[in-house]
Amino acid sequence: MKVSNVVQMRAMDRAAIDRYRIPEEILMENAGQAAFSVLGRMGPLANRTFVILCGLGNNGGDGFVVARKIHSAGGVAKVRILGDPARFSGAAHLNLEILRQLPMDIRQLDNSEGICTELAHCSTVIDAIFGTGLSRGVSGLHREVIEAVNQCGKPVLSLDIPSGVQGDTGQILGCAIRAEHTVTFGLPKIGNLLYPGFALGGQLHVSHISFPPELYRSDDLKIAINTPSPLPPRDQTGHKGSFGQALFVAGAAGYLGAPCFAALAYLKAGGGYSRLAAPAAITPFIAMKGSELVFLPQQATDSGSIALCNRDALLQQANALDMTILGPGLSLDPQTQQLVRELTAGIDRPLLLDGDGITAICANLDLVRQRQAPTVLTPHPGEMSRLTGKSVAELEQNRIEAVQQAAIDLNATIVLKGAHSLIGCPDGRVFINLSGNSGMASAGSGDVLTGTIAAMHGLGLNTEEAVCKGVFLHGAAGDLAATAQGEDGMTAQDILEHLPLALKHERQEWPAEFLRRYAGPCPA
Ligand SMILES: NC(=O)C1=CN([C@@H]2O[C@H](COP(=O)(O)OP(=O)(O)OC[C@H]3O[C@@H](n4cnc5c(N)ncnc54)[C@H](O)[C@@H]3O)[C@@H](O)[C@H]2O)[C@@H](O)CC1
Ligand SMILES: [K+]
Repeated sequence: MKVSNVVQMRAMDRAAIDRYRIPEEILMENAGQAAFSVLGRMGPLANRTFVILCGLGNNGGDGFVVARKIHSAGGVAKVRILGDPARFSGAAHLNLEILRQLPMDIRQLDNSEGICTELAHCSTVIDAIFGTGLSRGVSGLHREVIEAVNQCGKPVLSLDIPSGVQGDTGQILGCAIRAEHTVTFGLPKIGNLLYPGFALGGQLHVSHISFPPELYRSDDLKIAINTPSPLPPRDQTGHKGSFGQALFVAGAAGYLGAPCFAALAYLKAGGGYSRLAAPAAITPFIAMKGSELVFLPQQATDSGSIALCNRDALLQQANALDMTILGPGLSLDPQTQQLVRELTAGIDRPLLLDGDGITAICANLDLVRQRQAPTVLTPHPGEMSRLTGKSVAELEQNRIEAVQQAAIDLNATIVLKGAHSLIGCPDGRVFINLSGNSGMASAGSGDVLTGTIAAMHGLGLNTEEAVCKGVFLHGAAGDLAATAQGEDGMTAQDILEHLPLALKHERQEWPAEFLRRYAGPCPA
């Protein structure tokens, strides 16, 4: 499903009105109706009291429609307006005028006194304070009301987006509503899907409010939920080479886990032949855990990392295989870092750079820009900061924009890891991944990701599809591990062990609860 930013949503609203001649009143009616149908699923309506909190924009107007429908269904609607109602215009004004013809309790809130009592005596709160028009930090009366709602303990239905969440980033501007359900209109907004906004919205529903699908087909809509292509069927007569051959250049003295997890994940995710080039001194130890791997013992630097003198042999190997993974646990030894740069320039096959490999190429990003074959980068926020020259805090303010610009700039597919990892493509598309959980935020998890992505490539997906599929299945393996044993104490080993089951579900069927979650918003 495509995902919209605020400007695009406004343009689609405008196009629906101007090009398709759907009056604004109908769009608002559809929005209110969609929200009302979700409200009906939250509990009974007749003889129940609902507090509808309305801001001064069209989000408030949607709230008026919901209030009218509650009244019509036999419920009691208490409409509380945050600001001077004389400032409403257009469809919102019209809907307020309609409400005024009804025996309904409509009041302007001058202060937050009394709202706590009203909230305590209602059955559900409708949050129609701010939608996509939120333009500054929430303060004053708005803040007091939002805090009162969050403390009242009543179920909240947010219209479009929890008030206080910024539609383009998911960031909280001052403070924000915590909802049990959110009904978003047109398309989901970025802020509905990125943390912390995602977590505040509860169950997300979407209504297209009768927008024609032609509106969503625009190439300008570059953001989507990550729903990757199906896996190619396994060749029943295949040999190990039929399922891909990857080279992992990884490991250093003291970094035994990273190379092992990365190279083993390749096999656990369905890849055929996993070769690991690691310093000779550590290969016997890795082999104790990963005897299925093929080892290419490397000469070492004084610090125990892979020496530059291995370059030519590595280049020869890499250019004979499907994909090279360069980085897990390589160390920051200057000689090894130089090796990474020279390999990045010399490998003419798909290349995945991770961890210390990313740090190495930050010294000369042109090496990535100039590559002819596809490049994949899998930075965590710290590495992304090094790649882009922006602080982690700056990146957090707008992760989508950061990954989009970096992918275009570096002509690479970039996975910005984190809760709901983002995948940026060189053509500007960005995918928001919904699988995964907080248990995966532990050492070694990223190494497993590299092997999983490479395996998807080995199974026959092109590089970009392999990244989307690998990110999804890595998260899904973590979710299976969490289902089995909880999120606390999950290790990379647990993710690794659940990869085969994740692939099995992917090829056959996912249990319904997983499917629901991975599909994103459900229809309102
Ligand atoms: N045709 C359309 O445009 C449609 C819009 N719809 C609804 O309209 C919403 C967008 O409407 P608007 O653009 O009017 O915007 P909003 O209703 O989100 O809010 C805008 C109002 O809030 C004020 N405001 C913004 N930040 C504030 C802050 N921090 N403190 C105090 N006041 C603040 C603005 O000055 C303005 O008065 C959507 O989220 C959706 O709910 C739906 O009715 C469907 C159709
Ligand atoms: K809202």
